[in-house]
Amino acid sequence: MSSAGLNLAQLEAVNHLGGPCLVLAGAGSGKTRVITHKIARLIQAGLEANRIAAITFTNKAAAEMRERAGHLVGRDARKVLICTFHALGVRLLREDGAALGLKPQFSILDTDDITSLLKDCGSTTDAATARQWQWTISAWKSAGLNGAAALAQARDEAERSTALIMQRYEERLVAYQAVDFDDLIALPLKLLREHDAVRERWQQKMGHVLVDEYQDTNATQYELLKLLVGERARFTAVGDDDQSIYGWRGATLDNLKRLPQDYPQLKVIKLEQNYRSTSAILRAANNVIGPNPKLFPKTLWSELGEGEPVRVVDCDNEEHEAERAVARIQSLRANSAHKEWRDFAILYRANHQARAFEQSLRRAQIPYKVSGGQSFFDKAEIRDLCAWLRLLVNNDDDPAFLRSATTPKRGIGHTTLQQLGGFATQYKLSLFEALFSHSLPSAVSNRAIGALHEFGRQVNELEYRARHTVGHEAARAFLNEWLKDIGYEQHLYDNEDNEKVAAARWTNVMEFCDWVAGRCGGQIEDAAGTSTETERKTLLEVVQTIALISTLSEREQDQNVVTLSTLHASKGLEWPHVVLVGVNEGLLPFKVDDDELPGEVQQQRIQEERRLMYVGITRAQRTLAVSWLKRRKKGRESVPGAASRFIAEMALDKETVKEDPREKLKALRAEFAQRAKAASDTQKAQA
Ligand SMILES: Nc1ncnc2c1ncn2[C@@H]1O[C@H](COP(=O)(O)OP(=O)(O)OP(=O)(O)O)[C@@H](O)[C@H]1O
Ligand SMILES: [Mg+2]
Repeated sequence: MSSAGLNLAQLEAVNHLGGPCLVLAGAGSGKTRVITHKIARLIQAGLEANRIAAITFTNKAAAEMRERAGHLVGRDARKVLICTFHALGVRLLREDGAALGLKPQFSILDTDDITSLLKDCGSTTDAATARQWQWTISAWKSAGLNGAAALAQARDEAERSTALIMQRYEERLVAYQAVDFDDLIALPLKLLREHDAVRERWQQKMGHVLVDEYQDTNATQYELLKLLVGERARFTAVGDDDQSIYGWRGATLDNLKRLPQDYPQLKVIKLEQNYRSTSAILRAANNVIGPNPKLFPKTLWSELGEGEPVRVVDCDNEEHEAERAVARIQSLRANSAHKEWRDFAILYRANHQARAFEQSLRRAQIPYKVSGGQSFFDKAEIRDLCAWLRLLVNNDDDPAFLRSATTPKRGIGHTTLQQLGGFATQYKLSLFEALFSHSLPSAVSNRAIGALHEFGRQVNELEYRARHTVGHEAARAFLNEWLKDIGYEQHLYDNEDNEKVAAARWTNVMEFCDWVAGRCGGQIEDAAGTSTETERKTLLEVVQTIALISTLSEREQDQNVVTLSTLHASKGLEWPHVVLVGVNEGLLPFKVDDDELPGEVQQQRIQEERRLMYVGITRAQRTLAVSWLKRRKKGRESVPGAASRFIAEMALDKETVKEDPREKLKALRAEFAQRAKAASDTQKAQA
């Protein structure tokens, strides 16, 4: 390994091998790089690769680190245990869970499994209630409480009854030999606490433990780490208190404060040079994080030059914002050194915000992926409809055939499809072609043949009509009729015991149909009532492009594509060009001015939102645009929107931010100053 590409402070951290080390530094200062280089250094110093563990925050981060470590040390990197806290928990339990009565092949429940199990334990059919319990139980578990302990400290009837449900839930898990996500930390902790031999063996094995994104660990993870490293305390933690954004999941900055107390020999190293962003971007970040209380003071600087000012963009509504973001990406791609789609990211506060951007990107035929949440086009109901549409365009699309022939159910069963499939393979036909053959195997019952023929007839008819449907109104009517024909709404309600969920799915379906129909052109009226004539296309033509894109983006996963991501999921990553969207009061910061909450809680929330904004800004390497909505959707309504206070703060010094016309920014600053004054007046009055 060479020491190339590390500054002195980084080298110091990498070379501190004998005892505990904490690297505390701002965004983009090379903390993650310290971890990968330290893995290499440890191996070079003679530590066996399989005695090194590096803990990351997400599986994706783990994969990336494995790759980087691979470049530095070659094949040995594969033996290093690089994983998330949860995956480490799985490892501990698979190897030593027997001490807790757990079989090595225990199963891990996902969120849906847990909801239905809790419904059972609490004798309810309401998924929302069950999810509420799940949330509470999870919070208790992260705080280190089991059902009995939660019961003992319950403050009211509601907590008592949830604690009782939790106890029942725990019994079931034991009976099923299953664990939930929180158990993957809590049980290994119990294991190491209560079983001396197991603990000693693991402490012996762990030559060095490295932890990235340390600021987001919670109390149980802290304990687990402590037991794992033991007295020798050979570990390296890296983190940034300004990027702690998982307070709502129990992460606590106390872990940062406890470290020097629990380990007096702790070596603390600060990094101040940022290698990621231009000075303009860094200043914007520093301005935003400025008002937060400081755990450890630090100043970030960069040698990458001033760069472009941060661009503030005001938008009429969500669609307008999406159009502008896409236009910006296209023009930057044409005019900057960064020509790859992967150089761009659009970041937002909440998953549901992705939708407008997905639609605009599709329209512009730009490949993208949605990380940290489900893509609108990946939702089951939208995939169902796309399967139908794909089949209209291409009758030989067998996967589309299988999905649409059985969704909704229409008397075509698994056996029938298997027989049809066997026949089709034998004669080299597509399923759709096979369906009309006169020599179908005799094993296929007459009733099944009837159902198959009816399905084929329907597809043919739909295809014929789609070919002749032109303009958005006709297309919309066609789509409505089609959904009715196949009984899709009923299908949603039949397959979902929670009506609200079914209704939400149906809303998605309607939105999808509006979108498809809108592509067919004609007289289109915008929100302001102005109508324009756009080019008319047949529904089939439109569906052809949509079908193409949906298969395209499936193949392009994780490749050269624009990233759409929540701010939470963007942690640790970087892109040359970032557009931060929906930077509105009420979105970012998310509803913090809840008068029913005590002032102190509101303060904490706004501080966490501020850190989230800081994380977002510091993802950008070369350019950053921040957009906000003058009107935004709230439920079904459109309400006036206000720019986030963070925009005004970012613009504290004039060079950092650019907006046209400049007047708007002045007004924004004045408004912000007024709001800040009003807030401090109220505080004084309360005091
Ligand atoms: N000494 C260095 N010389 C050159 N480039 C560096 C150096 N240290 C880090 N970098 C580069 O700077 C960028 C940011 O580094 P890294 O991702 O490790 O920062 P970080 O502190 O982990 O950031 P975050 O807080 O966002 O997780 C990366 O592209 C990395 O390769
Ligand atoms: Mg990092």
